[in-house]
Amino acid sequence: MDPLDRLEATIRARRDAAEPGSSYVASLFAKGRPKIAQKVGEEATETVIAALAEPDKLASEAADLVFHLLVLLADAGLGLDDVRAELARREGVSGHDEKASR
Ligand SMILES: N=c1c2ncn([C@@H]3O[C@H](COP(=O)(O)OP(=O)(O)OP(=O)(O)O)[C@@H](O)[C@H]3O)c2ncn1[C@@H]1O[C@H](COP(=O)(O)O)[C@@H](O)[C@H]1O
Repeated sequence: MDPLDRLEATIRARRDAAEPGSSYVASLFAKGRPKIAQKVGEEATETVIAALAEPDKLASEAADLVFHLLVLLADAGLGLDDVRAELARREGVSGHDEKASR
């Protein structure tokens, strides 16, 4: 299994069973979607800062962002398959063409 798929499975298992005291993921779910969304925003900002000022930290910050995004998706009952389906739907459609058709 791909590491991202394994991580998603772990996140869903924590959501459905784990205790906040023993699991960071469970503690995020316990705090609720606004807190999870806030973490995604913070990690996105840290990713941007790394890209511009500390590129050696970019992969690590991007991993934090993807991890928290997976938690947010799971909280909303969504997952990587939903993102894959959306990206597949867009495949081959230029961003310029899509914007012009709006
Ligand atoms: N990939 C990750 C991962 N990436 C980052 N983090 C945690 O994300 C947190 C982010 O740190 P911050 O300082 O931004 O946040 P904070 O200060 O703790 O939180 P706030 O004060 O902002 O609320 C840290 O505690 C990191 O350890 C992660 N925690 C867990 N995972 C994966 O999730 C699995 C399940 O984790 P648990 O639920 O903790 O068992 C782990 O085995 C890992 O595979």
